Amino acid sequence: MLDVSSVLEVLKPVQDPELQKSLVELNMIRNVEIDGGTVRFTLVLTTPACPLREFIVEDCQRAVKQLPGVEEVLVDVTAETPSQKSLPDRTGIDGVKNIIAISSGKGGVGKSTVAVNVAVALAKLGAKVGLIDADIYGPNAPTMLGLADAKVMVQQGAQGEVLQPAFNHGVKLVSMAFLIDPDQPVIWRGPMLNGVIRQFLYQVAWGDLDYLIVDMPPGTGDAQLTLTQAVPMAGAVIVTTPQTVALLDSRRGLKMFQQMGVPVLGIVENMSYFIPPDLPDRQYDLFGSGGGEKTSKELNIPLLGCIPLEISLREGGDGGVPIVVGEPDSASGKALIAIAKAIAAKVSIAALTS
Ligand SMILES: Nc1ncnc2c1ncn2[C@@H]1O[C@H](COP(=O)(O)OP(=O)(O)OP(=O)(O)O)[C@@H](O)[C@H]1O
Repeated sequence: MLDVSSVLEVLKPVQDPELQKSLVELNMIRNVEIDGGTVRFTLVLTTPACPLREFIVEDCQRAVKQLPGVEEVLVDVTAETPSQKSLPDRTGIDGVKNIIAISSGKGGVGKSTVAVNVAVALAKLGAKVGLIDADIYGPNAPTMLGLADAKVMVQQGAQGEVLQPAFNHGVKLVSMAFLIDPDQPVIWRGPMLNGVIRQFLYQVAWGDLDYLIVDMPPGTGDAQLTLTQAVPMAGAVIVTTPQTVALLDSRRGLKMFQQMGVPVLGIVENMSYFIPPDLPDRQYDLFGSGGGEKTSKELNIPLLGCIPLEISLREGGDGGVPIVVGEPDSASGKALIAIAKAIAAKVSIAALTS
Protein backbone atom coordinates (compact mmCIF):
# COMPACT_ATOMS: atom_id res chain seq x y z
CA MET A 1 0.00 0.00 0.00
CA LEU A 2 1.47 3.35 -1.10
CA ASP A 3 1.37 5.77 1.80
CA VAL A 4 3.45 8.55 3.34
CA SER A 5 5.26 6.30 5.80
CA SER A 6 6.29 3.81 3.10
CA VAL A 7 7.69 6.72 1.04
CA LEU A 8 9.67 7.97 4.05
CA GLU A 9 10.85 4.42 4.74
CA VAL A 10 12.38 3.99 1.26
CA LEU A 11 13.89 7.46 1.45
CA LYS A 12 15.57 6.74 4.79
CA PRO A 13 18.73 5.19 3.30
CA VAL A 14 19.20 8.17 0.96
CA GLN A 15 21.93 10.33 2.45
CA ASP A 16 23.05 13.88 2.06
CA PRO A 17 26.37 13.12 0.34
CA GLU A 18 28.27 15.77 2.25
CA LEU A 19 26.78 15.37 5.70
CA GLN A 20 26.62 11.57 5.24
CA LYS A 21 23.36 11.39 7.13
CA SER A 22 19.88 10.32 6.12
CA LEU A 23 17.81 13.04 4.42
CA VAL A 24 14.78 11.87 6.39
CA GLU A 25 16.64 12.08 9.71
CA LEU A 26 17.94 15.54 8.78
CA ASN A 27 14.30 16.61 8.22
CA MET A 28 15.14 17.51 4.63
CA ILE A 29 12.13 15.62 3.20
CA ARG A 30 8.83 17.36 3.87
CA ASN A 31 5.20 17.61 2.65
CA VAL A 32 4.94 14.13 1.15
CA GLU A 33 1.76 13.85 -0.92
CA ILE A 34 0.40 10.90 -2.87
CA ASP A 35 -2.06 11.22 -5.71
CA GLY A 36 -2.68 7.91 -7.48
CA GLY A 37 0.72 6.84 -8.84
CA THR A 38 2.25 10.27 -8.33
CA VAL A 39 4.40 10.92 -5.29
CA ARG A 40 5.34 14.51 -4.58
CA PHE A 41 7.48 15.95 -1.80
CA THR A 42 9.66 18.88 -0.89
CA LEU A 43 13.42 18.45 -0.58
CA VAL A 44 14.77 21.15 1.73
CA LEU A 45 18.46 21.61 0.99
CA THR A 46 20.83 23.33 3.40
CA THR A 47 21.83 25.94 0.81
CA PRO A 48 20.29 27.16 -2.45
CA ALA A 49 23.81 26.82 -3.86
CA CYS A 50 23.98 23.08 -3.17
CA PRO A 51 26.55 21.66 -5.63
CA LEU A 52 25.00 18.19 -5.51
CA ARG A 53 21.36 19.22 -5.94
CA GLU A 54 20.75 17.13 -9.09
CA PHE A 55 22.37 14.02 -7.62
CA ILE A 56 20.29 14.22 -4.46
CA VAL A 57 17.07 14.65 -6.45
CA GLU A 58 17.95 11.65 -8.64
CA ASP A 59 18.80 9.51 -5.61
CA CYS A 60 15.42 10.36 -4.06
CA GLN A 61 13.53 9.61 -7.28
CA ARG A 62 15.33 6.30 -7.72
CA ALA A 63 14.52 5.25 -4.16
CA VAL A 64 10.83 6.11 -4.32
CA LYS A 65 10.39 4.44 -7.73
CA GLN A 66 11.22 1.12 -6.07
CA LEU A 67 7.79 1.20 -4.40
CA PRO A 68 5.09 -0.71 -6.26
CA GLY A 69 2.46 1.51 -7.88
CA VAL A 70 4.70 4.59 -8.22
CA GLU A 71 4.58 6.07 -11.72
CA GLU A 72 5.97 9.53 -11.17
CA VAL A 73 8.09 11.21 -8.49
CA LEU A 74 7.97 14.99 -8.33
CA VAL A 75 10.50 16.75 -6.13
CA ASP A 76 10.11 20.41 -5.22
CA VAL A 77 13.50 21.72 -4.19
CA THR A 78 13.85 24.58 -1.71
CA ALA A 79 16.56 25.59 0.75
CA GLU A 80 16.82 26.68 4.35
CA THR A 81 20.36 27.76 5.13
CA PRO A 82 21.24 26.73 8.68
CA SER A 83 22.56 29.45 10.93
CA GLN A 84 25.96 29.39 12.54
CA LYS A 85 25.83 28.77 16.28
CA SER A 86 25.96 31.85 18.45
CA LEU A 87 28.86 32.10 20.85
CA PRO A 88 28.54 33.41 24.41
CA ASP A 89 31.17 36.15 23.96
CA ARG A 90 30.30 37.25 20.42
CA THR A 91 27.21 39.05 19.24
CA GLY A 92 25.58 37.84 16.05
CA ILE A 93 23.68 40.12 13.68
CA ASP A 94 19.90 39.77 13.71
CA GLY A 95 18.69 38.01 10.57
CA VAL A 96 22.21 37.23 9.30
CA LYS A 97 22.84 33.50 9.24
CA ASN A 98 26.46 33.07 8.17
CA ILE A 99 29.36 35.51 8.11
CA ILE A 100 32.26 34.48 5.88
CA ALA A 101 35.62 36.29 5.66
CA ILE A 102 37.53 36.33 2.40
CA SER A 103 41.11 36.95 3.34
CA SER A 104 44.61 36.88 1.90
CA GLY A 105 48.14 37.10 3.22
CA LYS A 106 49.15 39.85 0.83
CA GLY A 107 47.50 42.37 -1.45
CA GLY A 108 46.73 42.03 -5.12
CA VAL A 109 46.13 38.28 -5.17
CA GLY A 110 42.50 38.69 -6.26
CA LYS A 111 40.74 38.64 -2.91
CA SER A 112 38.14 41.24 -3.91
CA THR A 113 37.57 39.51 -7.24
CA VAL A 114 36.82 36.28 -5.38
CA ALA A 115 34.66 38.00 -2.72
CA VAL A 116 32.53 39.85 -5.28
CA ASN A 117 32.07 36.90 -7.64
CA VAL A 118 31.31 34.45 -4.85
CA ALA A 119 28.73 36.88 -3.43
CA VAL A 120 27.06 37.37 -6.82
CA ALA A 121 27.17 33.64 -7.65
CA LEU A 122 25.46 32.78 -4.34
CA ALA A 123 22.80 35.43 -5.00
CA LYS A 124 22.22 34.07 -8.51
CA LEU A 125 21.72 30.62 -7.04
CA GLY A 126 18.91 31.99 -4.87
CA ALA A 127 20.60 32.99 -1.61
CA LYS A 128 20.19 36.33 0.17
CA VAL A 129 23.64 37.87 0.20
CA GLY A 130 25.42 40.91 1.64
CA LEU A 131 29.00 42.06 1.11
CA ILE A 132 31.16 44.19 3.38
CA ASP A 133 34.15 45.71 1.61
CA ALA A 134 36.48 46.33 4.54
CA ASP A 135 39.60 46.74 2.44
CA ILE A 136 41.14 50.12 3.27
CA TYR A 137 44.02 49.71 0.85
CA GLY A 138 41.99 48.95 -2.25
CA PRO A 139 38.25 49.20 -1.62
CA ASN A 140 37.29 48.19 -5.14
CA ALA A 141 34.19 46.05 -4.59
CA PRO A 142 31.89 48.97 -5.56
CA THR A 143 33.55 49.24 -8.99
CA MET A 144 33.43 45.48 -9.46
CA LEU A 145 29.71 45.45 -8.60
CA GLY A 146 28.88 48.40 -10.84
CA LEU A 147 28.31 50.63 -7.79
CA ALA A 148 31.26 53.01 -8.11
CA ASP A 149 29.02 56.05 -7.82
CA ALA A 150 26.73 54.70 -5.11
CA LYS A 151 26.50 56.29 -1.69
CA VAL A 152 25.33 54.61 1.49
CA MET A 153 22.28 56.41 2.85
CA VAL A 154 21.75 56.91 6.56
CA GLN A 155 18.27 56.18 7.84
CA GLN A 156 16.64 56.59 11.21
CA GLY A 157 15.75 53.08 12.41
CA ALA A 158 14.28 51.73 15.66
CA GLN A 159 17.83 51.26 17.02
CA GLY A 160 19.08 54.69 15.98
CA GLU A 161 20.84 55.56 12.74
CA VAL A 162 21.43 52.73 10.28
CA LEU A 163 23.16 52.63 6.92
CA GLN A 164 21.10 51.56 3.93
CA PRO A 165 23.37 49.36 1.79
CA ALA A 166 23.82 49.87 -1.95
CA PHE A 167 22.47 47.02 -4.12
CA ASN A 168 23.34 45.50 -7.50
CA HIS A 169 23.58 42.03 -9.10
CA GLY A 170 21.50 40.67 -6.20
CA VAL A 171 24.04 41.73 -3.55
CA LYS A 172 23.74 44.35 -0.80
CA LEU A 173 27.00 46.24 -0.39
CA VAL A 174 28.67 48.58 2.08
CA SER A 175 32.23 49.69 1.39
CA MET A 176 35.07 51.67 2.86
CA ALA A 177 35.08 53.43 -0.50
CA PHE A 178 31.73 55.04 0.34
CA LEU A 179 33.25 56.61 3.44
CA ILE A 180 36.84 57.55 2.69
CA ASP A 181 38.35 60.37 0.81
CA PRO A 182 40.45 58.62 -1.86
CA ASP A 183 43.06 61.38 -1.65
CA GLN A 184 43.69 60.75 2.04
CA PRO A 185 46.82 58.67 2.74
CA VAL A 186 46.16 55.10 3.84
CA ILE A 187 47.97 55.72 7.12
CA TRP A 188 45.10 57.99 8.27
CA ARG A 189 42.49 55.44 7.36
CA GLY A 190 43.86 52.69 9.62
CA PRO A 191 42.67 54.00 13.00
CA MET A 192 39.10 54.45 11.82
CA LEU A 193 38.94 50.90 10.52
CA ASN A 194 37.89 49.09 13.70
CA GLY A 195 35.02 51.44 14.34
CA VAL A 196 33.89 51.19 10.76
CA ILE A 197 33.92 47.39 10.76
CA ARG A 198 31.66 47.36 13.82
CA GLN A 199 29.39 49.87 12.15
CA PHE A 200 29.29 47.77 8.97
CA LEU A 201 28.31 44.74 11.05
CA TYR A 202 25.75 46.16 13.43
CA GLN A 203 24.49 49.46 12.00
CA VAL A 204 23.49 48.44 8.49
CA ALA A 205 19.94 47.56 7.45
CA TRP A 206 21.02 44.11 6.23
CA GLY A 207 17.59 42.48 6.62
CA ASP A 208 17.59 38.69 6.32
CA LEU A 209 20.79 37.28 4.83
CA ASP A 210 21.90 33.70 4.23
CA TYR A 211 25.49 34.86 3.74
CA LEU A 212 27.36 38.01 4.67
CA ILE A 213 30.70 38.00 2.87
CA VAL A 214 33.47 40.20 4.25
CA ASP A 215 36.25 41.31 1.89
CA MET A 216 39.07 41.80 4.41
CA PRO A 217 42.12 43.99 4.07
CA PRO A 218 45.17 41.84 3.26
CA GLY A 219 47.31 40.50 6.10
CA THR A 220 46.66 39.71 9.72
CA GLY A 221 46.07 43.14 11.22
CA ASP A 222 43.52 44.82 13.45
CA ALA A 223 40.60 44.40 11.06
CA GLN A 224 40.88 40.62 11.28
CA LEU A 225 41.01 40.75 15.07
CA THR A 226 38.06 43.14 15.31
CA LEU A 227 35.95 40.98 13.06
CA THR A 228 36.79 37.64 14.63
CA GLN A 229 36.36 39.01 18.15
CA ALA A 230 33.07 40.75 17.43
CA VAL A 231 30.88 38.28 15.59
CA PRO A 232 30.56 34.51 15.44
CA MET A 233 32.04 33.62 12.05
CA ALA A 234 30.93 30.74 9.86
CA GLY A 235 34.44 30.57 8.49
CA ALA A 236 37.25 32.13 6.54
CA VAL A 237 38.43 31.52 2.98
CA ILE A 238 42.05 32.24 2.13
CA VAL A 239 42.89 33.43 -1.36
CA THR A 240 46.38 32.77 -2.58
CA THR A 241 48.38 32.62 -5.81
CA PRO A 242 50.80 29.87 -6.81
CA GLN A 243 53.80 32.03 -5.88
CA THR A 244 55.64 30.86 -2.78
CA VAL A 245 55.68 34.22 -1.03
CA ALA A 246 51.93 34.53 -1.29
CA LEU A 247 51.66 31.01 0.04
CA LEU A 248 53.86 31.75 3.04
CA ASP A 249 51.81 34.83 3.85
CA SER A 250 48.59 32.89 3.59
CA ARG A 251 49.88 30.37 6.13
CA ARG A 252 50.19 33.21 8.63
CA GLY A 253 46.57 34.19 7.94
CA LEU A 254 45.48 30.64 8.40
CA LYS A 255 47.14 30.42 11.81
CA MET A 256 45.52 33.63 12.97
CA PHE A 257 42.00 32.43 12.12
CA GLN A 258 42.66 29.09 13.77
CA GLN A 259 43.92 30.81 16.92
CA MET A 260 40.75 32.91 17.02
CA GLY A 261 38.61 29.77 16.74
CA VAL A 262 37.36 30.60 13.23
CA PRO A 263 37.09 27.55 10.98
CA VAL A 264 39.11 27.90 7.80
CA LEU A 265 36.77 26.65 5.07
CA GLY A 266 39.51 26.31 2.49
CA ILE A 267 42.03 27.84 0.14
CA VAL A 268 41.28 29.38 -3.25
CA GLU A 269 44.18 29.49 -5.67
CA ASN A 270 43.87 32.45 -8.03
CA MET A 271 45.88 33.17 -11.18
CA SER A 272 46.65 29.45 -11.31
CA TYR A 273 47.39 29.46 -15.04
CA PHE A 274 46.95 31.80 -17.99
CA ILE A 275 44.41 31.25 -20.76
CA PRO A 276 45.22 33.40 -23.82
CA PRO A 277 42.03 34.86 -25.27
CA ASP A 278 43.00 33.89 -28.80
CA LEU A 279 43.92 30.33 -27.78
CA PRO A 280 41.31 29.39 -25.18
CA ASP A 281 42.37 25.73 -25.20
CA ARG A 282 45.93 26.59 -24.15
CA GLN A 283 47.10 26.91 -20.58
CA TYR A 284 50.33 28.52 -19.32
CA ASP A 285 51.54 28.04 -15.74
CA LEU A 286 53.02 31.52 -15.33
CA PHE A 287 53.70 31.26 -11.60
CA GLY A 288 54.45 27.54 -11.34
CA SER A 289 51.80 24.97 -10.70
CA GLY A 290 50.28 23.00 -7.86
CA GLY A 291 51.09 25.47 -5.04
CA GLY A 292 47.54 25.64 -3.73
CA GLU A 293 47.20 21.89 -3.81
CA LYS A 294 50.51 21.42 -2.02
CA THR A 295 49.61 23.90 0.73
CA SER A 296 46.15 22.42 1.06
CA LYS A 297 47.69 18.99 1.65
CA GLU A 298 50.40 20.24 4.01
CA LEU A 299 48.01 22.23 6.14
CA ASN A 300 45.12 19.80 5.81
CA ILE A 301 42.77 22.50 4.52
CA PRO A 302 40.54 21.82 1.51
CA LEU A 303 41.41 23.42 -1.84
CA LEU A 304 38.10 24.99 -2.87
CA GLY A 305 39.15 25.65 -6.44
CA CYS A 306 41.67 27.17 -8.86
CA ILE A 307 40.92 30.25 -10.97
CA PRO A 308 42.80 30.90 -14.19
CA LEU A 309 44.25 34.26 -15.13
CA GLU A 310 41.84 35.48 -17.78
CA ILE A 311 41.54 38.91 -19.32
CA SER A 312 37.74 38.78 -19.32
CA LEU A 313 37.77 38.32 -15.52
CA ARG A 314 39.62 41.62 -15.04
CA GLU A 315 37.45 43.34 -17.66
CA GLY A 316 34.32 42.15 -15.87
CA GLY A 317 35.67 43.62 -12.62
CA ASP A 318 36.62 46.94 -14.20
CA GLY A 319 33.30 47.18 -16.03
CA GLY A 320 31.10 46.42 -13.02
CA VAL A 321 29.71 43.20 -14.48
CA PRO A 322 31.21 40.29 -12.51
CA ILE A 323 32.26 37.38 -14.70
CA VAL A 324 29.77 35.00 -13.04
CA VAL A 325 27.06 37.25 -14.56
CA GLY A 326 28.77 38.44 -17.76
CA GLU A 327 30.49 35.23 -18.87
CA PRO A 328 29.45 32.43 -16.51
CA ASP A 329 30.62 29.77 -19.00
CA SER A 330 34.19 31.08 -19.22
CA ALA A 331 36.85 29.04 -17.41
CA SER A 332 37.14 31.57 -14.57
CA GLY A 333 33.35 32.04 -14.40
CA LYS A 334 32.83 28.30 -14.00
CA ALA A 335 35.63 28.06 -11.42
CA LEU A 336 34.14 30.89 -9.34
CA ILE A 337 30.61 29.42 -9.42
CA ALA A 338 32.00 26.04 -8.30
CA ILE A 339 33.96 27.80 -5.51
CA ALA A 340 30.80 29.60 -4.34
CA LYS A 341 28.96 26.27 -4.18
CA ALA A 342 31.85 24.62 -2.34
CA ILE A 343 31.92 27.45 0.24
CA ALA A 344 28.14 27.17 0.77
CA ALA A 345 28.42 23.41 1.23
CA LYS A 346 31.23 23.75 3.78
CA VAL A 347 29.28 26.37 5.74
CA SER A 348 26.19 24.15 5.89
CA ILE A 349 28.21 21.17 7.03
CA ALA A 350 29.89 23.24 9.74
CA ALA A 351 26.56 24.66 10.95
CA LEU A 352 24.86 21.26 11.09
CA THR A 353 27.70 19.29 12.60
CA SER A 354 29.25 21.71 15.11
N1 LIG B 1 42.24 35.44 -12.25
C1 LIG B 1 42.37 36.70 -12.68
N2 LIG B 1 42.50 36.96 -14.01
C2 LIG B 1 42.64 38.24 -14.46
N3 LIG B 1 42.68 39.32 -13.67
C3 LIG B 1 42.55 39.12 -12.34
C4 LIG B 1 42.39 37.81 -11.78
N4 LIG B 1 42.27 37.95 -10.43
C5 LIG B 1 42.36 39.25 -10.17
N5 LIG B 1 42.54 39.96 -11.30
C6 LIG B 1 42.72 41.42 -11.42
O1 LIG B 1 43.81 41.78 -10.60
C7 LIG B 1 43.56 43.01 -9.94
C8 LIG B 1 43.68 42.82 -8.44
O2 LIG B 1 42.61 41.98 -8.02
P1 LIG B 1 41.78 42.25 -6.69
O3 LIG B 1 41.46 43.71 -6.54
O4 LIG B 1 40.67 41.29 -6.66
O5 LIG B 1 42.89 41.82 -5.63
P2 LIG B 1 42.94 42.05 -4.07
O6 LIG B 1 43.68 40.91 -3.52
O7 LIG B 1 41.60 42.31 -3.53
O8 LIG B 1 43.80 43.36 -4.03
P3 LIG B 1 43.91 44.47 -2.89
O9 LIG B 1 44.67 43.85 -1.80
O10 LIG B 1 44.63 45.58 -3.58
O11 LIG B 1 42.52 44.82 -2.51
C9 LIG B 1 42.20 43.45 -10.42
O12 LIG B 1 42.35 44.34 -11.50
C10 LIG B 1 41.52 42.18 -10.88
O13 LIG B 1 40.57 42.41 -11.91
